[in-house]
Amino acid sequence: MELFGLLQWLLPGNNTGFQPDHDAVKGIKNEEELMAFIQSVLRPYLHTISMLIGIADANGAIAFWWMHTEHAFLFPELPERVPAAWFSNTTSNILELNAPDRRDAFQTTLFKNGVKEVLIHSLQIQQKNLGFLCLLSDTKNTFPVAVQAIVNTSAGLFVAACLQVLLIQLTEEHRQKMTGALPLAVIKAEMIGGAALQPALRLLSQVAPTPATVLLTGETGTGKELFAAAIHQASPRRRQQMVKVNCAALPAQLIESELFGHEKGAFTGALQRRIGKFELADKGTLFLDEVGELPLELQAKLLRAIQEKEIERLGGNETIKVDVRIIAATNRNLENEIAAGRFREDLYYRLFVFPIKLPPLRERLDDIPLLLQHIAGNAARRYERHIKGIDPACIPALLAYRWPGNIRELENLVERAVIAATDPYIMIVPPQSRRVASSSDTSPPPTTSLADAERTTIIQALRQCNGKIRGPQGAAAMLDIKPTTLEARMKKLGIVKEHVLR
Ligand SMILES: Nc1ncnc2c1ncn2[C@@H]1O[C@H](COP(=O)(O)OP(=O)(O)OP(=O)(O)O)[C@@H](O)[C@H]1O
Repeated sequence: MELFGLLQWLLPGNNTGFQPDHDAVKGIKNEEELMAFIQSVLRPYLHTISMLIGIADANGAIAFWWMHTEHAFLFPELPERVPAAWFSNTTSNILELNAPDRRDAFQTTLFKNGVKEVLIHSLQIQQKNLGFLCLLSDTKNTFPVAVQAIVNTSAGLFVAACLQVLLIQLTEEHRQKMTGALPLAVIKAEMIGGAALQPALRLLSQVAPTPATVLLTGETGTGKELFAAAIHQASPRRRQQMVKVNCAALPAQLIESELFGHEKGAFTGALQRRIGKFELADKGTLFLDEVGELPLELQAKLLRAIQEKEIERLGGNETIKVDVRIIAATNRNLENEIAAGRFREDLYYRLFVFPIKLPPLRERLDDIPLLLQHIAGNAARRYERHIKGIDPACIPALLAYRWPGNIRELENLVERAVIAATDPYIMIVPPQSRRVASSSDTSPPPTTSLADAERTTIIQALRQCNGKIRGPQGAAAMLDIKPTTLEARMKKLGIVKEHVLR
């Protein structure tokens, strides 16, 4: 069913201020897009936006918390219930937080996380409570009359947007209950990924529930295997196995037997029948890692197996039907491989049904601090080390490094630092030879092209200024160039503001 049609049916009156055919609301499909929509309404009035939305029943029992924060608020735990006071206002209401409140766990959590002021607005549909929106600030007097007025006038739209997301989430939850797939939100929560990874995560959400073949591309260590596992976990095949074959690890004959199995006596040393990975993955997923390395003679057999959905064991003459979802990954440019005669074009098009490209770490610099925390936390647990955090002094060098090994290289450095740590705040130093020159560094930048460096700098500035180009808070002022020059450079480098901010 068209969800927005259902919303129109649910909300026939206009007493919520709800505008049924508002295009911006209509396009919202998930929590991130909901938050982006609310930000777009508030951005002209607020420079830094942090908000919490509680979707709750009439007794204050919370069904969902949705959060977006541009302050340092973390909120590791939010309460399961809030007092009725959080719903009571039909206009926006400002609350100053001066001390923990023993009767209100929510207020206490906010206060303990550094929140000093909250703007609260209840979210209501025809006088019935859906929940509430809180805008949060770490200082007082943040929400002038203009902010209160825009929240009051936009509340109806916010309600419609929340309902849209709620219906999609509930439909998804129902589907997952029926199929046993894990909720995408759970899977995504285990991946660190800011704006640059969002397009790939969106594609993951779209393709996971379908049986479509997926081709994951990206440099080594960018998370292709992690994505493959996430797609499998979020798919109806989750209860069966995801079987992995590394196409680069074995010589041609062994891979053939690895993929398709063999009968006893099929070749010297084949002492008994062996089931191949295609058969093992029946009803599940087959992950073909490094598919670009597969020898040409095997590519035709793989193509046939994918096309016909049947295989033959080596040395056998029985045709075996298999129902396998294929996820392939490569760090090679397969178009170049086709041009060089090393990869079959027909197999390429069989695999290129739903491509997802994973960005290298040097295009995801915003993710580095969170990745460091995540990896150091895991390593500290694994090696039983008492680590409090990462020394902030080492962050600039980590951001300037080009990361040829991507997240895997970052992981190795962090793990080594955790093992060798003598201080509760660990120092992580990238290999000297690959560091990009800083102002105090006279060695030439080794592998960054000028265009790459310029692109990264512009993208970072645009993100820091929330896409603003002109004015004292704009990216042009930050980079100390004219706005027209910045626009010209962006055009030349193919940087689209909206893509960078996504
Ligand atoms: N978004 C992420 N959040 C947290 N950890 C990540 C993320 N992406 C990758 N990693 C971690 O980085 C390491 C490398 O990831 P993975 O093995 O999936 O990369 P890959 O692209 O398959 O590499 P290769 O091409 O070399 O096989 C893994 O330990 C993985 O858990």
